[in-house]
Amino acid sequence: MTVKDILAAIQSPDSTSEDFAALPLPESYRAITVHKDETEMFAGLATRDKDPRKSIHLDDVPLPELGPGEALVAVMASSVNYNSVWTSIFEPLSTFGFLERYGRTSELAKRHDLPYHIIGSDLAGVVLRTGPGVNSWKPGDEVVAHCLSVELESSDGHNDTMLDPEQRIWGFETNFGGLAEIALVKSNQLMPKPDHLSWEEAAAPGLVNSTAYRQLVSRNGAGMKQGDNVLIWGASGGLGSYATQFALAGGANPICVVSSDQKAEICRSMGAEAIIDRNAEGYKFWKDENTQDPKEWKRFGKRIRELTGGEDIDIVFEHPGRETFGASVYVTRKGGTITTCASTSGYMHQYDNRYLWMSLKRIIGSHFANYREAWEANRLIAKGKIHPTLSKVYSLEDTGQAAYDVHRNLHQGKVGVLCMAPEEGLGVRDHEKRAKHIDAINRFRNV
Ligand SMILES: C/C=C/C(=O)SCCNC(=O)CCNC(=O)[C@H](O)C(C)(C)COP(=O)(O)OP(=O)(O)OC[C@H]1O[C@@H](n2cnc3c(N)ncnc32)[C@H](O)[C@@H]1OP(=O)(O)O
Ligand SMILES: NC(=O)C1=CN([C@@H]2O[C@H](COP(=O)(O)OP(=O)(O)OC[C@H]3O[C@@H](n4cnc5c(N)ncnc54)[C@H](OP(=O)(O)O)[C@@H]3O)[C@@H](O)[C@H]2O)C=CC1
Repeated sequence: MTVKDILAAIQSPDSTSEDFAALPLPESYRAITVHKDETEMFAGLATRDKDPRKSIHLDDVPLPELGPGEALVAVMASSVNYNSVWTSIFEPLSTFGFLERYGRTSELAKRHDLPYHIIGSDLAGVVLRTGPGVNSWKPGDEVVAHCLSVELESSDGHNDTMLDPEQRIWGFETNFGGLAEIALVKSNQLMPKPDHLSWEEAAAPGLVNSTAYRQLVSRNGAGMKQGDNVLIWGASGGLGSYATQFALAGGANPICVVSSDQKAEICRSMGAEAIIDRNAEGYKFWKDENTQDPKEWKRFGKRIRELTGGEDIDIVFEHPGRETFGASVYVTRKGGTITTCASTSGYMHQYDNRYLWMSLKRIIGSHFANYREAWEANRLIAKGKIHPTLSKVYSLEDTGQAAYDVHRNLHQGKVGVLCMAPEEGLGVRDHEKRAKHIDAINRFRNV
């Protein structure tokens, strides 16, 4: 049995769940990996010069054993997330440390501690097998998977699954990720595939859409409300393209920061009106490596006031980190919120705390999304209220180039990867719903 036979079953309209259950599984499959013996390959290089094309491999790997509560999924498509960029440049840490730590927790978790790491935290595909104790999903189900892996043995995570002490991001802190022909997930990661989308479109939103949902909309994040002025860094990027949609759909007023005309145009076409081109306007928040320039924060704040009719920011959607954080704290209004989920430009932030405490602002840390938030975020995609922001699609062989594009900020929105899917555009089940939203679905394509 080979991956080709699985693909044939997926492509046949007559395949039943019993057919999928009866398909023998292959002994090995193709997967995107990084190698443990290469973690030092970029030692001494600047972050920018670490090239994912050199560290990312396409290997044949053995099929992992299926455990209780788990599912093996035939992956039709996946997408590149920035966490795979971090993995491929071994920053801020090598992810093999995460796999070793996970491997020490149980006999079953030992499977994850391997000399190769199969990466990727998104997928759209078809369930092949489920482990003992899985009743809600069966072979043949068309699914997407969110990337929250939790054990839930501690009460700490019982109210908000992100607070589980054994919380991990699948395909980053666990093995057997989505950039592969077959992936291993916990069955609680599975959600119905939005039926009006192709495989690659369905695989694009997962991680970033769920993260933006918690960070901006959920009460666990900023709890955005109608009329809020929301400053969105990287508004046409992975996270930002969903944050912008949430702001618009929720009656808020996004102030979109981008770095080119083309990106400004995409934001405009989503419906945003207030747009700042940080490149054209030349903000320099840092005078040198250690000193920020409050005059530049003020210039940025004045620009925001021009765009809002004199109002300041209720919520900052932060992720660039060190480079922007001082400005983000400054431009937030009294009582406003800075919500952060990342530090792409550096994690040692500096800001003037007087502007935080004297103006009663709050900084909220946010990370991915709990089970329920991920489900709610996927539901919005399925209902056609929020749309994928897929720009370009690569083959599995070219994943290194795809990760390079994201690392170098050469992309827009999300970059997709075809895994088992032989071409783009397959997997659409509800053509009527698709036709209704086709312009929005294609907004980021080939820009
Ligand atoms: C969904 C997508 C998301 C993204 O894309 S996010 C972006 C990518 N992700 C990242 O860049 C994050 C990568 N991860 C990390 O950099 C590290 O992962 C962390 C900095 C988050 C954590 O560092 P670590 O060293 O892994 O863990 P420790 O919690 O510092 O534990 C080390 C030891 O320190 C002890 N410890 C923890 N807190 C305390 C405390 N408050 N007082 C005293 N000790 C403490 C622990 O127990 C443990 O100890 P023991 O080594 O013996 O097990
Ligand atoms: N904690 C979590 O759960 C999650 C964290 N992340 C993290 O968030 C970060 C962003 O992810 P994602 O949105 O997918 O990445 P993308 O690269 O797709 O988008 C980020 C955008 O941010 C802007 N940007 C980058 N650097 C700077 C800078 N120095 N100053 C201002 N703007 C900047 C760029 O837009 P432009 O050039 O147009 O301004 C870029 O397009 C990554 O570090 C990622 O690891 C992502 C998802 C989940």
